[in-house]
Amino acid sequence: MLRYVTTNPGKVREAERYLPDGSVERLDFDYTEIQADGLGPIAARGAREAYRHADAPVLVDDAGLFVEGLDGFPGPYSSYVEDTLGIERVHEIAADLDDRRAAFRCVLGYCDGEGFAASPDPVDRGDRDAAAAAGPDGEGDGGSDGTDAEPLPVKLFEGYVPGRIVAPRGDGGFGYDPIFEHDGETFAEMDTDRKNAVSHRGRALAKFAEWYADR
Ligand SMILES: O=c1[nH]c(=O)c2ncn([C@@H]3O[C@H](COP(=O)(O)OP(=O)(O)OP(=O)(O)O)[C@@H](O)[C@H]3O)c2[nH]1
Repeated sequence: MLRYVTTNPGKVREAERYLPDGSVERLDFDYTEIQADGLGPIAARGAREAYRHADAPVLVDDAGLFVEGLDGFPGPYSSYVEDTLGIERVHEIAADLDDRRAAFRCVLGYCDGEGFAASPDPVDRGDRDAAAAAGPDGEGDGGSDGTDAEPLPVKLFEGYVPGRIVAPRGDGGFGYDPIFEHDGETFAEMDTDRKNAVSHRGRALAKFAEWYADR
């Protein structure tokens, strides 16, 4: 059984559509989110911590909203900004920008305590290099956390979706969904199937599900 590690049930509702019935359950574990410029190192470190906690295969999901006109802010700090400013304020700030383009990114980190055929020689690169280890398509072994006596390999999968920040519309989804518009609709206006088909998480999950089935 795969553990999808998150405190956010909305993420698991999306993930269940990609994985075989009964193959995944939510692990409500609040892993340490390190401060980092990118999502890869956060997901990699989280996956190692969650694997040690669960002693079972885990998938950690780190996601964020990157606003072009704010140089990618809030990015890895999206959760904190949602809790402090709130999404209405994020929209107000973006409304003053010339460039309201934005993207959602999601990085999934998988760890089962073993190595992977695609990355036979995971070396201790330290977390700063884990994003680079993810490679251009977001896949990689995630580097190490720099503190482990024996670094645990982590496999990373990234998904990305472009859009723009708009005034809140719709009541579906979660988080920033009401202010993120893609192809004329906000994510909160889409049903789960439609959001999954285009979303950052859906794209990362599709890559993961294909690799997981063949590994
Ligand atoms: O509108 C959204 N649609 C999405 O599809 C989505 N995915 C993530 N987020 C938001 O990005 C932040 C980082 O989240 P995050 O990866 O740190 O997760 P989280 O704090 O919600 O739970 P956990 O998985 O860490 O336990 C949080 O503010 C989430 O609400 C989304 N917002």
